[in-house]
Amino acid sequence: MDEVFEILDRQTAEIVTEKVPLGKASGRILAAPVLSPIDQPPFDKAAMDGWAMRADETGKVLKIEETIAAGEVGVKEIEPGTCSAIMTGAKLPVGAGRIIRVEYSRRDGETVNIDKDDPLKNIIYKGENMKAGDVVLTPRVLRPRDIGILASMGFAEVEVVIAPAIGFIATGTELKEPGELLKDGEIYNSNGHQLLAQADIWGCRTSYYGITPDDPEKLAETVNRALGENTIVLLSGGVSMGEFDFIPRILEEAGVQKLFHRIAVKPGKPLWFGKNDRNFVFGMPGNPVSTFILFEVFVKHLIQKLCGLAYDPAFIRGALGRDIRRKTWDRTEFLPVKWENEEVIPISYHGSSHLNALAEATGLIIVDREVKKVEKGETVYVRII
Ligand SMILES: Nc1nc2c(c(=O)[nH]1)N[C@H]1C(S)=C(S)[C@@H](COP(=O)(O)OP(=O)(O)OC[C@H]3O[C@@H](n4cnc5c(N)ncnc54)[C@H](O)[C@@H]3O)O[C@H]1N2
Ligand code: MOO
Repeated sequence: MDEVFEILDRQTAEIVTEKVPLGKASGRILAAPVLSPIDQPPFDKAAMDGWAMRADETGKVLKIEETIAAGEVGVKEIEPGTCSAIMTGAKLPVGAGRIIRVEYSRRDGETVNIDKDDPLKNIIYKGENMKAGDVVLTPRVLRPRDIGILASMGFAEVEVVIAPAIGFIATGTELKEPGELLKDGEIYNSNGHQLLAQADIWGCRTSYYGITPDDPEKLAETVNRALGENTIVLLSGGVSMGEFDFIPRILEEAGVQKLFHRIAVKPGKPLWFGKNDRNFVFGMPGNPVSTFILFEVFVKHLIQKLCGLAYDPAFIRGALGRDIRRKTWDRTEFLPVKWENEEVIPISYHGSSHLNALAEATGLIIVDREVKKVEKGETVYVRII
């Protein structure tokens, strides 16, 4: 598996960016570090509704000079024995050094009685959260909180990477689209819809080329069209040892140079990967759990690499809740698991056609090659899906 990542990490493509409004930026890949143009907050401001007074004020009855709402600037300087009513978010008036919250006082006309001292100053100082020139965001997949941070700095637009266009071809004479009637021996094309949904990330433009039967001429025609219209082309089916598994030959005839075929990974062993001067092509096995996992692990890795990011999936550590015994151990295996009573429970899973096993999965654990068993109680790392 490490060799597969090494090959993917060697791939590059020109990084193209675009400016998008903040409302379209969530989930997109930030193109470059963002520096704050302003101090945050831009002025010393009130953290509580209350009375702004001098830092050294000791009086218990203070004269109220004015009321300062958020957005307003007070005009009266705070002198000993005086204060101004101030609202949360308002700029601190000149001379003020602390704020007593309103519930610690009683107002009496033009004066206020301070009943209780406030141990906090209740001021957020200029630049306390970030300073102009600070690097606030580094390139990443933008999350809703990052959109808020960009807005707080005053950016209405942001520069994001245009993720590679992805095309998908389903192959297999036995496939029917969902909504159609199945004849004996046929199954639904789940890969097409699943992979397009997976690819609909980071702003990837996706194209669907439908189901191409196991007919070399028709396949070659669709492959050539998809190569012309996308950066990454995904195919499913026809990469194993069967009499109709001619995808590798068709890809090589279309000028796609094989970089590897067959990997020691379960599920997904027959994976084929190659490139030409503008395309990257994954010939994936037909089994739907294989396509799901191969996309999560390898295709996402390549997409982020081509976008200038290191793919960094989230893992959570936990204790295994049940023993795992393996009948074969010649491949690194991804197993679906769920959280139950603070333990990691392997989901009953019958192999790479058992797609619905993923319905209750929180993540995948990785069992390395040569490992024959993992005992209940052992620490495992769950890759969140
Ligand atoms: N003699 C051998 N046979 C097989 C081997 C092997 O090493 N030697 N490898 C097995 C493994 S592992 C896998 S995985 C499969 C992969 O085979 P293919 O890539 O050639 O895929 P197909 O045979 O076309 O399909 C496998 C399976 O998946 C179903 N399928 C295909 N497309 C879709 C789709 N779009 N949506 C849902 N399901 C799909 C297809 O009907 C088959 O049931 O080969 C083993 N055989
Ligand atoms: O390698 Mo295959 O994807 O296990 O069934």
